[in-house]
Amino acid sequence: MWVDPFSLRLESPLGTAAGEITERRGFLIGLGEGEIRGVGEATPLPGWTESYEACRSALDEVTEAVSTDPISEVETPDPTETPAAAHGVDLATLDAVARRDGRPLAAVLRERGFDADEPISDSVPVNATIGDGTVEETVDAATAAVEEGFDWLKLKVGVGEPEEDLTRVQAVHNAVDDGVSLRLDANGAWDRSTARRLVDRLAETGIGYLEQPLPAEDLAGLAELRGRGVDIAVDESLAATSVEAVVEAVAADVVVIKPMAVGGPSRAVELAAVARSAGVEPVVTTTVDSVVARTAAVHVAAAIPNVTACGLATGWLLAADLAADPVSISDGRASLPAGYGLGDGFDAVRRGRADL
Ligand SMILES: O=C(O)CCC(=O)c1ccccc1C(=O)O
Ligand SMILES: [Mg+2]
Repeated sequence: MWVDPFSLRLESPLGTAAGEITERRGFLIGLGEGEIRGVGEATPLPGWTESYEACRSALDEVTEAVSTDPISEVETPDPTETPAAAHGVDLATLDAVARRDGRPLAAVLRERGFDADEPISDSVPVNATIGDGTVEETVDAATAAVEEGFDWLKLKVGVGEPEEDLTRVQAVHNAVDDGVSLRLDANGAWDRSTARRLVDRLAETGIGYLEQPLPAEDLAGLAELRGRGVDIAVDESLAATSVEAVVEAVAADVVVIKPMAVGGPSRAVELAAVARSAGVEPVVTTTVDSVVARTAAVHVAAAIPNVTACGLATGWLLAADLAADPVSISDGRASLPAGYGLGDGFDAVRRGRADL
């Protein structure tokens, strides 16, 4: 197994209530020999995953342990301690095995929790991701996204004053037509009383869902916000607690599953199945990753039958990437790439530094 560090700058910072994301640093991971090779990506994002250093140490340990049979012998790092490292190894293994068996990654993942007989769709619906900004910037970004064919928009909120957010949301609502749904993501910024007040105002406007209005640990507060006319989604709460705890606390209508944050594509699909069987709708998103992990997240979404719009249209946020993007985004949908494993188009990154 080889591990190669990379660093990619964002085209412009993504403003969130948890801070600005300006750069993504991570590791490409490769394993296999000859024709059977797989590639994975570990791109930690503190707040959702372990630190960069903890990720590197976890991957170093795996590299030291790997001996002769790289595909079956690789042990995945602990998905709760070092989810990004676990994601990288899980993905590289899945890609190699799926390619060996001549199957797309989505088909392999489907078996981790859903009915394998239902056909896998060749594309999944996606939302546009719009960072914090002024009212005018937000409306411009929203109308541009709608022109590109998106009918789900996710706006970051909770950075500025709540009243300003309401103005931004109302302005976007007025600027787009009725077929466009808005999602809002506060990244845990509000306290209970602010969130309660905003939910009541947002219920009048009508929005698709409000993501992480309260701090990650406040499952009781989230449960109280439900049923007031706005669906509640949790994201950070999954890393802070668990899907089971969220279900138990009836804290969410929707769970936002980030494969990078939950320890890999396999676990992401398993958790999606747990959520759906409890009546909580799973949504899959990236953590603003390179093309390798973004494509994996598209396969994860496609493994979930009739998945709702996912946060997978994040490639445009990066100023550069590790390979050409095999996923096309049009009419608000992300296409599944052709080929086996992650798909065609990754041959150069799969070869990497072939040091096995
Ligand atoms: O969901 C999306 O539209 C894209 C992903 C996204 O918003 C995100 C990206 C990186 C880190 C955190 C988040 C988030 O959902 O809070
Ligand atoms: Mg979020």
